[in-house]
Amino acid sequence: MSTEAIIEVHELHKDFKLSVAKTGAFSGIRTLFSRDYRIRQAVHNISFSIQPGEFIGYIGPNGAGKSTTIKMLSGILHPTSGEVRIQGTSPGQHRRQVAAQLGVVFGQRSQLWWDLPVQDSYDILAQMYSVTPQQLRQRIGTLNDLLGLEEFWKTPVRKLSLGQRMRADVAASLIHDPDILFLDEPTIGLDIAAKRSIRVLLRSLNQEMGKTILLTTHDMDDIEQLCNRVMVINQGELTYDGTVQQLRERIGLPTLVRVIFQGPFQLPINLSTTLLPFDIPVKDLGFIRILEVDDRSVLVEANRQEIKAMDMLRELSTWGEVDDIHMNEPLFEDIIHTIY
Ligand SMILES: Nc1ncnc2c1ncn2[C@@H]1O[C@H](COP(=O)(O)OP(=O)(O)OP(=O)(O)O)[C@@H](O)[C@H]1O
Repeated sequence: MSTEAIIEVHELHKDFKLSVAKTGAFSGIRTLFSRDYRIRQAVHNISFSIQPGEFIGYIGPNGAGKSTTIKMLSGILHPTSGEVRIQGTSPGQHRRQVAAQLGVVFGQRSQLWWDLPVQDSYDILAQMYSVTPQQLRQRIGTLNDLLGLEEFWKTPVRKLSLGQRMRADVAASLIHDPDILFLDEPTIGLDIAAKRSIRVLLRSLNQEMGKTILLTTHDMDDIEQLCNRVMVINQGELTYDGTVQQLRERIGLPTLVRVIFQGPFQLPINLSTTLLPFDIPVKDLGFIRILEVDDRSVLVEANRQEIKAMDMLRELSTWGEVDDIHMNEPLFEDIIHTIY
């Protein structure tokens, strides 16, 4: 394993043993004495390493194994086999030591005390992590600048809006100043404005405070806007590990282009004898697919990894005088759906 990595995972595997109810006469009595088990493989031999300062999206469909991985990384669950090292230490063997390096936020579950004012929760957390009152004051000051904690400082957690609660929870995960943050769905259920402010916050935690962040989310805008690397897990297996851009290129969904012509235009096909869609070869690069034609415009699609915008424009302008062009890049959401 390399020495620079802040998180290292080597052939990590987790099976859950599920007891299966027996059927038939006397099954209840028999279950008391013997059980049938079924093995559910939640995470299958995954390996990766994360460098300090990375901001990584960990994505996959429901039940893919994301939470199970995060629980093994934070020492809550023991792997069936394989190895995890957080700053060189095994979370399974030294859970407290590793917990001091980790901040964890679960969007669906608060770690704050429901009936206490936010401020009191931070005091309790500070004691749990042996943070001195002076350190706490200084950290809260910095976090207040980033998160606007004063707004709900004295409010019991149960009375916070979801956006406020998420800010309060992110601040709670940072009270002990960990180097690493695991965020599980931190924007779930938030409106557009609250999502934006959480994203601004997460970006500055990563870029200004140097936190290494592993983000689990179903919101592909989170990934596109925040992460420089994405790991995809599906049915327990790591199916992709690379940049968002490389993933776009690998999947290669087409870009849709509507071309509006100034006047009459001449397609390189005869529409009365040709069925659409129809592919027009462009040099040796690939093809432009004609999807729809009306009296002023044509809707085409092309793979931008094969045909650059200039080549496309050059071809389209041989059909007529181009007035305007609208390009729709494939949505990251659609790209992800093709690999789930
Ligand atoms: N404690 C458990 N006992 C048995 N099976 C479990 C347990 N925890 C998770 N699983 C199973 O392991 C698999 C992976 O679950 P996990 O919660 O890690 O998925 P996930 O990717 O986090 O899903 P989601 O996006 O829905 O949160 C699923 O099939 C799940 O049912």
